[in-house]
Amino acid sequence: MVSFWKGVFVMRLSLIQMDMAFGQPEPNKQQVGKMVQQAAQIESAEVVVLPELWNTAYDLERLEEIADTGELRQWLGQLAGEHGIYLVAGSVAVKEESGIYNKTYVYRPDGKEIASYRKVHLFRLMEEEKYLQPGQEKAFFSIDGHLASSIICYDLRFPEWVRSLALQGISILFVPAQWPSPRLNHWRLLNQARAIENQMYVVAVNRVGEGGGNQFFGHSMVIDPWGNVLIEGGDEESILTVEIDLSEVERVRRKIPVFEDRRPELYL
Ligand SMILES: NC(=O)CCC(=O)C(=O)O
Repeated sequence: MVSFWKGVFVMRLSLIQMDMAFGQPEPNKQQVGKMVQQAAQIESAEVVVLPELWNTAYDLERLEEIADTGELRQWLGQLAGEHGIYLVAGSVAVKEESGIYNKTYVYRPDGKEIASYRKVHLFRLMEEEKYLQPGQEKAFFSIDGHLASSIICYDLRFPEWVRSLALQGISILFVPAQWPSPRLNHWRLLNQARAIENQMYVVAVNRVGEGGGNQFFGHSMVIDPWGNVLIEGGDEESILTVEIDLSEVERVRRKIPVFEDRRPELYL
C-alpha cells in the first residue's frame, strides 16, 4: 500500500474539498459517494479525507431530526472496503445515547473501522455548545504502520491538545473542517504552525460554498514537517491529490531535535 523504495515511504492522499447541502444528509451522502469513487478510481488515492459535518452541514437547530443514528458508520465502512482505501471520513453529526456529537470515523482498506473521534473543543462562534456534546478522548490509528490522529476544525487552535497527540509519536494529523471567512489567514497559519512545531504532516480539509450565513473558502492543504505547503486548494469544489513521503518526519526530527530538547518540567 504505502510504497517503500530506497528509504522513502510514499503515500497518495486525496482531499475531498466539497460543497454540501444545508441540512440535507441524503444528497450529501450521494456527493461523498461520487467524490470518493473519483478519488479512488481516477486519482488512485490510497487515503481519502473528507471535511467536517458533511452530512448535515451547520444546520445545528435541526440536528435532533437529521443527525445520523448509526447508518453512516456502516455505509462508510462499505465505501472504504469497496474501493480498498483508508478513509478518514471527515466528521458527521451523530445522535448517541448521551447526546449529539461531531464525530470522525476512520476505516482501513478492508472496510474495518479503526478509530473514531468526537470533537473536543466546541466552537461557540457557531453555537456548537448549544447543540453538541464535547468529546473527551484522543484517537489514534495506524496507516500501514505510520501512527496518525485526527482532530476537528476548532481543535486546531489548541496547540497543547495537538502536542499531546504528537508526544504519542504521530507522523500525520488530519484536520477535517468547516472554517469560514474571514479567517483564511488563521486557517493557513495555524495549520502550518502545528506542522512545524510538531514536525509532522498536517492534512487539512475544508469545505467550500455557503451555509447558515457563512462563506467557506476551501483552501484545503497538506503541509510537510518542515512547513512547506505541498498542495493548497482554491475556493471551488475539487479533489486535491498529493503524494507524501513519510520518511521526511524522521529526517526533520533528526535535523532539529525539538522533542529531545523539550523542558516539560518548566512548562506548568
Ligand atoms: N467549525 C469550526 O470549528 C470553525 C472553527 C473556526 O472557524 C475558527 O476560526 O476557529
